[in-house]
Amino acid sequence: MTAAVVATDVVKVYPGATAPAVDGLTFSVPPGQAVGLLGPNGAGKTTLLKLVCGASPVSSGRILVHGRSPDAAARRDVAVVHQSGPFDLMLTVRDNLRTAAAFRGLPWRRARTRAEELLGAFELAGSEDRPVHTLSAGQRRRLQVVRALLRVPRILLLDEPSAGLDMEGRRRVWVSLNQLRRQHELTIILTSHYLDEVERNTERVLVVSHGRLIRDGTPADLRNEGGEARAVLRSGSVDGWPAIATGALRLGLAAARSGDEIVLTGPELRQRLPRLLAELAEQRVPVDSVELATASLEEAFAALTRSEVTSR
Ligand SMILES: Nc1ncnc2c1ncn2[C@@H]1O[C@H](COP(=O)(O)OP(=O)(O)OP(=O)(O)O)[C@@H](O)[C@H]1O
Repeated sequence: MTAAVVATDVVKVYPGATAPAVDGLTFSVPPGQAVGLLGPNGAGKTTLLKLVCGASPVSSGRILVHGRSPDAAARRDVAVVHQSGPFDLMLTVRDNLRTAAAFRGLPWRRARTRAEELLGAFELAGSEDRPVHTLSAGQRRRLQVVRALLRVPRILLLDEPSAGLDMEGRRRVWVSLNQLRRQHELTIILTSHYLDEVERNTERVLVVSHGRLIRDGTPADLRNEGGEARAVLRSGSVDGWPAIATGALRLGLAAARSGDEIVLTGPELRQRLPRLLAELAEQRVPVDSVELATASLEEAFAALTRSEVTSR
C-alpha cells in the first residue's frame, strides 16, 4: 500500500531566514488517516502543509504524495483550505465556485450538482446568488471548505479550518467532513489551535516545535503523558475546607472550592495526594470521595510545549 504522504528528512529554510521553519521532519501518513498537526505559533505547521501541497519547495529531504512529487500530485489529489483563502468578494457564491471548478478543469455542468450538494451539507443552501462580501466570516470559511471539496480529493489539508467559527459552525463542518470520510478514503491533515476538535476528529497527532517533530501518537497517548491534571475531593462537611486548603498548600498544591467539591491541582498530584489524605484522616476531616482526572489534550499539550521551552 502506497502511503498518502511520506516525508523524509524534510528541511525548509525560507530565503534570508536565520533558522529553518521545518527542520528534519520524517513521518508517513497512511491513506484514510486523519492527522492533527499541533504546535505553538511559528512551529512550522503551515509551512509543512505548503510543502505537502507543492505550494513551496523543500530545501532538502523529500516529500512523496501517493508516491509522486507534491507538484504532480497537487492538482488531482490534494485540496487545501488555507488560513485565508481569497474569494472574489463582488462575485456571487456560484460564480466563485464556477471559477474554482474551471481552475481545476472540472466542467461546470458536472461540478454544479456537486456544488449544490456541498452547499447543502455545509448549510449554505440558498446562498448561490449572494455576492461573497455579504456572507458572514463563518459562512465564508464554510464556503472555502466547499470550494476545496468540489472534486473529492484523496488528501485534504486544512489550515485552521475552524478559525473564526463559533462552536455550532465548527460542529457543522466536522459533521460534513466525517460524513465524507465515511464515503471516501480521505486522508486529512489539519492544523488547529482547538484541541478538542483535534481530539474528536483525528486518530493521530504530530506535535511540532521549532520545526521538529517532538511527538507522534494518538491523542490518548499524548493525554496520558500529561498524567493526572486534577483531583476532585468531595467532603460532606464544609467545615473541613480550611484544613484541606491549608494541607494542600503545605504540599505545594492549589485548592479551589465549588459547593461540596474541592479541586486540587499542582505538580506530582498522584504522589502528594495520599499524604494529604493521611493528614486529613488524622485531623478527622471527612472526605467522602476522591477522583483523579487525567489531563485533557489541551492540558497535556500545554505541559509538553512548556517543558520544550524550558529544556531549550
Ligand atoms: N513566506 C515566508 N517567508 C519567510 N519566513 C516565513 C514564511 N512563512 C513562514 N515563515 C516563518 O517560518 C516559521 C514557521 O512559520 P509557520 O507559519 O509555518 O508556523 P505555524 O506553526 O503555522 O504558526 P501559526 O500557528 O502561527 O500559524 C516562522 O518563524 C515564520 O515566521
